[in-house]
Amino acid sequence: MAQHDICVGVIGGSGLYKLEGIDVVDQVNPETPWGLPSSPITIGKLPSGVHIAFLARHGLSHQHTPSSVPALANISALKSLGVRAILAFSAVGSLREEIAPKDFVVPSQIIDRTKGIRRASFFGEGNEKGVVAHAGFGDPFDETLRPVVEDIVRKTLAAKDLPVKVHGSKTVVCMEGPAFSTRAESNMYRQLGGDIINMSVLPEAKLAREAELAYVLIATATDYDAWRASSAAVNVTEVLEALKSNVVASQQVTLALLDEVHQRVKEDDSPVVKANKGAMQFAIMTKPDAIPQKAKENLKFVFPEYF
Ligand SMILES: CSC[C@H]1O[C@H](OP(=O)(O)O)[C@H](O)[C@@H]1O
Ligand SMILES: Nc1ncnc2[nH]cnc12
Repeated sequence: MAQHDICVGVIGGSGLYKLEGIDVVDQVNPETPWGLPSSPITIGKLPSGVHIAFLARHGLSHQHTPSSVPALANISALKSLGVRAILAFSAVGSLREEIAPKDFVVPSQIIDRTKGIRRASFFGEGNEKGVVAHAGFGDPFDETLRPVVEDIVRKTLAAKDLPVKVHGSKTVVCMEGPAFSTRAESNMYRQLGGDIINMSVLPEAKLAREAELAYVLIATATDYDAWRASSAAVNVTEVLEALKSNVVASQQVTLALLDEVHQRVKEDDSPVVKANKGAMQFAIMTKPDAIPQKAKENLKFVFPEYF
């Protein structure tokens, strides 16, 4: 299989450790300059013959906390397989009455509450210390693919008569876990403009942007977090029960997305690929001759065009 045959990578979140209804054709575990990915990467074949790559964000036994997910390894490993677009799945709390547990949300904005705690760049730390780059992140999700994904999710659920709503253009708060929010924090996030909350969209989305990959989050609301005075605050049992009762909807949505997104990114001159390729070309500030050899070698893994 030529590498460019695998165009779409899926990152499974809580409760999504493998993809159903897909033939497993291979399993790979690429060593990256930032270590191994969270789980071996499964190469799957869809009924249409399209190949995709899947990895479990928290590991196959859910052993990585949201803060210790090896996100640099995950994103760079997916890119090394030829992936051009990442569909990332996540269980989220709802900060709004109208977003009910089991609803799907395809957010358009992020509020970062993990800043300074998790490594969020391929540049400036580790062996890459002293190499400076500033990626554009005003629109943190891929603006070409995001509406397409929202539309596919909406149509799939309607066609299968699944009684679940879809919400687009929402803001996800990414909080530092592992404990859930206090009621006061939950209310503060509502006042800040947050609509949903998770612990995982960052640094994934920032690293995907640096790696010039299209990235879209498909969130399943599992609870009302802690802001509703009359309800108990969220706990893990509630999250898992909501995910379990949404399994059929999630599987249908995933299968529908994979084929269609593959078609949108398989050609070099597709709008999604063109919008991402070259995005970092002018973002790297450090003079090439000031970059140490080791940093160049590492960065070459994810940016073969620039180093
Ligand atoms: C299991 S509740 C908290 C946990 O669930 C979400 O994980 P993911 O985004 O990988 O589905 C949330 O971000 C937290 O990590
Ligand atoms: N309420 C919540 N807060 C943070 N992450 C979550 N994942 C699912 N529900 C969540």
